[in-house]
Amino acid sequence: MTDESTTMPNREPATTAETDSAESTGENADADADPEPDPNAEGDRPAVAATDLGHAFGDLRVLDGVSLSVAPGEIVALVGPNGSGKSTLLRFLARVRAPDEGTVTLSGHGHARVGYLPQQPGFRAGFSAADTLEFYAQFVDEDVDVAGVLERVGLADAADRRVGALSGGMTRLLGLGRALVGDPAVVVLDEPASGLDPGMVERLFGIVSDLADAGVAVVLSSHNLGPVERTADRVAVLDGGRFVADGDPRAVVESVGAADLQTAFGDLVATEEVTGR
Ligand SMILES: Nc1ncnc2c1ncn2[C@@H]1O[C@H](COP(=O)(O)OP(=O)(O)OP(=O)(O)O)[C@@H](O)[C@H]1O
Repeated sequence: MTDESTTMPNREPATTAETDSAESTGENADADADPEPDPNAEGDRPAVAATDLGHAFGDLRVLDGVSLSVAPGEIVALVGPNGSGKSTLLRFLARVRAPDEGTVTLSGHGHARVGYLPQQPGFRAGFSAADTLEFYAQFVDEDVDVAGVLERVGLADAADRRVGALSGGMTRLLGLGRALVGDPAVVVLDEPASGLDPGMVERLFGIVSDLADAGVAVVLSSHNLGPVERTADRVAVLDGGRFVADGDPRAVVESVGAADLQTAFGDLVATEEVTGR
C-alpha cells in the first residue's frame, strides 16, 4: 500500500501549510539560498514554488534540478512519458513528502492550503461519498457545502453510494471533491482525467478553468493532451529528470514546428535519451 491509499492523503499537507509562507525543505537543501519575501511584491508571489528539486529512488535519479512556479489563477500542466517523474514532482508540490534536494514554498494570504488528488485515490470502504467528504470537512475551518462539492464534480446522484461501489472514474471524481474541500489556494491533481468518459473529461477541465478563474493555482498531470492544450496556461514537459520544454502550449508546439501538442510531445520526448524507465 502506498501513502496515496490512506484515508487522509491530502489533509496532512493542507494543515501543515496554513501559514503565510510554508516551506518544505529537502535534507540537502540550502534554506539560506531562498530570498527574503518582498512584502511589496506579495501580489506577484507564486502560490507555490519549487526550486532545484532533486530526487532519487535508489540508483534511479528521477528529478534533477527541477524548478517550477505556479501563480495564483494559473493552470500548469505537467506532461511527460510514463515514469518521467510527474507523480513524484506533484507529491513534492503537495507536500505529502519531501525531496532529497531543493525546496517547495507556499505563499498565501492567510490560508495557503493545498488540495491534492493522488494518482490512485483511496477511501475507507463502507462509507458513502457524502459521508466521506463530511469526514474531510472536519479538518478545515470553513463550512463545507458537501452537496455542492458533489454536484460540482458530477457525483450528486451518487451521494449516498458507498465508496466501494463507485466506479474507477467516480472514485477519481470523489478524490477531486476531496481536494476541493476547504477551498485551497493551490490544487495539485495527478492525472485527474484518467479513467473519465469524454463528457467527464470536459467537465473536469471545466472545473479546472473555474478554479483558476477564482484565483486558485492549479498544477496537474495529464496524458489528455487535447484538453491540456486548450485549457492550460503553461505546459511543462518532463523527461529524463528535467523539463525539456516549459511555456504557453502554443509556444511549446511552435518551438518544434508541430501542429499540435500531441505531435510536439512526440518530437520533444523522442529526442531525449531516457534511462531507467
Ligand atoms: N516509491 C518509489 N520507489 C521506487 N521507485 C519509485 C517510487 N516511486 C516512483 N518510482 C520510480 O520513479 C520513476 C518516476 O515515477 P512517477 O510515478 O513519478 O512517474 P510518472 O511520470 O508519474 O509516471 P506515469 O505517467 O506512469 O504515472 C519511475 O521509474 C518509478 O518506477
